[in-house]
Amino acid sequence: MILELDCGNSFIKWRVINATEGAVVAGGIVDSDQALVAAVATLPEAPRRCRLVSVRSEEETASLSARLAQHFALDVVVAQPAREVSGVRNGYDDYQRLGLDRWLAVLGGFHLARGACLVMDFGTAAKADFVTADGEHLGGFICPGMPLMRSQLRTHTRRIRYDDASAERALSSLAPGRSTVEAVERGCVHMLQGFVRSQLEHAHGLWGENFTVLLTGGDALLVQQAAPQARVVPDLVFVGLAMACPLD
Ligand SMILES: Nc1ncnc2c1ncn2[C@@H]1O[C@H](COP(=O)(O)OP(=O)(O)OP(=O)(O)O)[C@@H](O)[C@H]1O
Ligand SMILES: CC(C)(CO)[C@@H](O)C(=O)NCCC(=O)O
Ligand SMILES: [K+]
Repeated sequence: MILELDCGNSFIKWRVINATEGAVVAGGIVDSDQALVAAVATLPEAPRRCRLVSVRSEEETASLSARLAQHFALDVVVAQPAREVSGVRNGYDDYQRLGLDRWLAVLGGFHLARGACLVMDFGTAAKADFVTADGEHLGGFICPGMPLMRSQLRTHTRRIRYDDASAERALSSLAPGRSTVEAVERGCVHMLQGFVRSQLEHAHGLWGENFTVLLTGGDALLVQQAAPQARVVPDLVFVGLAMACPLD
């Protein structure tokens, strides 16, 4: 059994795969290192190895690795920046500065698309990355995702206040809002969908019709209607993680 972790800015996505077939046997989302340890401790069979990607600080990542090694005697492999992996060339001027979650989504995206692709990830931040048919990463864009947009509005205004349950209900439609919660939640979704459409336009300009669109991240489904041709791949970062950190 292999434990795989995607340590984002807000959540840790985890899953356990069978070392031989790669079948997913367990998984979840947690909001702290402790919650992760608790979740892994309840598994019927302890994983032997672990690979992870983190966009957190070196210290936070090292402390999580140490905790896992201590509790479960796991060998932890941490994804590292690279200039090139599996025929994909990192497009940043300084390849070490490209967020590793983006890099792995790019690797996974190119592997699945087998050609030019636009990879978009909707988490705490929203990201778009472009890869040509011959594996050249052209770079990409970063902007606030749904959680950051809504919290900026809530934090910097006096009269925008609502709870999570009403936020969820507000997203049953994208019509003009008739309450604060609807106006804000739907407004932010329109921002993200506008982002998606402009990335699609950019990709059309580069490649005409010859490209694949991949969507991932916790909020991918909120933008799906803006990219009806897109393939939604919730575990895209894990696809890239296996490529960047092969175990034996
Ligand atoms: N089961 C879930 N648990 C937590 N968040 C979820 C879940 N399903 C959807 N979401 C949404 O996903 C978003 C977080 O996405 P994700 O987990 O991809 O972010 P992250 O990895 O922390 O951020 P980033 O990738 O930008 O570092 C939140 O807006 C949240 O509402
Ligand atoms: C943009 C985020 C925060 C998204 O998780 C992450 O990919 C990151 O920390 N990137 C480093 C900056 C960059 O990619 O240019
Ligand atoms: K992420």
